[in-house]
Amino acid sequence: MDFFTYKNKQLFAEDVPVADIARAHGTPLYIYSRATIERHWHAFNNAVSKHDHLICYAVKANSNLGVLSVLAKLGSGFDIVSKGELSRVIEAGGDTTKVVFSGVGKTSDEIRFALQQNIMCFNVESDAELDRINNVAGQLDVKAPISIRINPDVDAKTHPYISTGLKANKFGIARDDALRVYKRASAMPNLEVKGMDCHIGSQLTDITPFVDALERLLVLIDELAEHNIMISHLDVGGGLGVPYNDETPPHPDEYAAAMSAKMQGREHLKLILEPGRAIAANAGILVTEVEYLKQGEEKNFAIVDAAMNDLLRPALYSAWQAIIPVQPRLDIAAQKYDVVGPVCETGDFLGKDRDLAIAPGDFLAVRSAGAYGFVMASNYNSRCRPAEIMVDKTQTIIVREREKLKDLWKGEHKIT
Ligand SMILES: Cc1ncc(COP(=O)(O)O)c(C=O)c1O
Ligand SMILES: N[C@@H](CCCC[NH3+])C(=O)O
Repeated sequence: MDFFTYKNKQLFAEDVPVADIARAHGTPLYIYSRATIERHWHAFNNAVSKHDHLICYAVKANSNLGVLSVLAKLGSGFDIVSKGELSRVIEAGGDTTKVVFSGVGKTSDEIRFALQQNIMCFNVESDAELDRINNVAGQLDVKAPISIRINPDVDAKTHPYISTGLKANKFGIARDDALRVYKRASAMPNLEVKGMDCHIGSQLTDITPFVDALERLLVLIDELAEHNIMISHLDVGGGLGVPYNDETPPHPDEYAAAMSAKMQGREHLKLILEPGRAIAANAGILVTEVEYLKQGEEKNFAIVDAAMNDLLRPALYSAWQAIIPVQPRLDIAAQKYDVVGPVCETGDFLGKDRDLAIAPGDFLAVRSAGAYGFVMASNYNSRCRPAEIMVDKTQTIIVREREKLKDLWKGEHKIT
């Protein structure tokens, strides 16, 4: 079931016409559907329900307090990569004892803060980080719960910028080095070895790389056991893809079934999942207004009021996201347009060669914009970042106000 559908010839977000929201709050505008976020979270939670498990939503995908609070109410855990993300989880009412802390560059200050907040586990990515966590935990006279992020060296077959599980990537510890690192960690006085972790990349549409990675991790877990290093949880990361266009990623049930099949006889291991995109992407749209139509020599351009600073994915990864009319027209013939923003960059486009029947003043919706959308927005070209709205059935809630001009220079100082 889709909560962004056409009813009476216009696009709705749950039970509210998107055009009404756009008129009330202006554009560009992010709109999220609470029911979709909840449905996606439950899809993961149900898929692994026969395991002792925890869904740790990857906050980086969409860290708006509205989104985090909806998930916190469901009892979700969270995967964070910074003090800022942890602070958002706390602010949103999330349970810090269900937080895993990923990322290659944790500072001492971030580690201290996370220990004080009693997080569940640090996913450690290097020898040097182990030393640092052990030191900071020693200063606080506590034991830090850790798991080691293994780089399984599998090809996630996704965009090279979002592939993380190859030898050439900066993430995790090589399989061949894992035993040595686990032994070191076990011998450190202020660490408690809890688990094993991996995350091989994002927007994976095939199950094979997940299963390959899991098999490699299970071999390592057995090897650790032979050395009396016992772990209690296995964190398989996130990465499950979503349909942007004609991709057919596995459903969480299919993904979980393939993983469970490999985990037979290992019921003592708690399974942790870190989905981000699969929960948030298709729970959001970016609404934009057509400003001008321009006939170029080779192309037609629909110049809209959203730009690469609002939604970076098309410019950064050549990502394709559907662009659909909010109130489809029958009175105009469709033409092919490059949908571009006002930013002074040739790479500033939201979509290329799209068939659209549009006129200036029309609203368009960029679909699948709930993940890696607003979180990657910037103020480039001194553009205020968009507002964000959560729709809950017939209700629209402003979960982030549109930035105001004075926000653009907040904290800056003139020279007098
Ligand atoms: C460590 C880690 N966990 C989870 C995620 C979430 O990934 P996705 O949004 O593809 O599910 C990411 C981002 O790719 C990540 O780096
Ligand atoms: N920002 C990326 C995903 C990065 C995943 C982070 N580990 C995207 O939009 O697809």
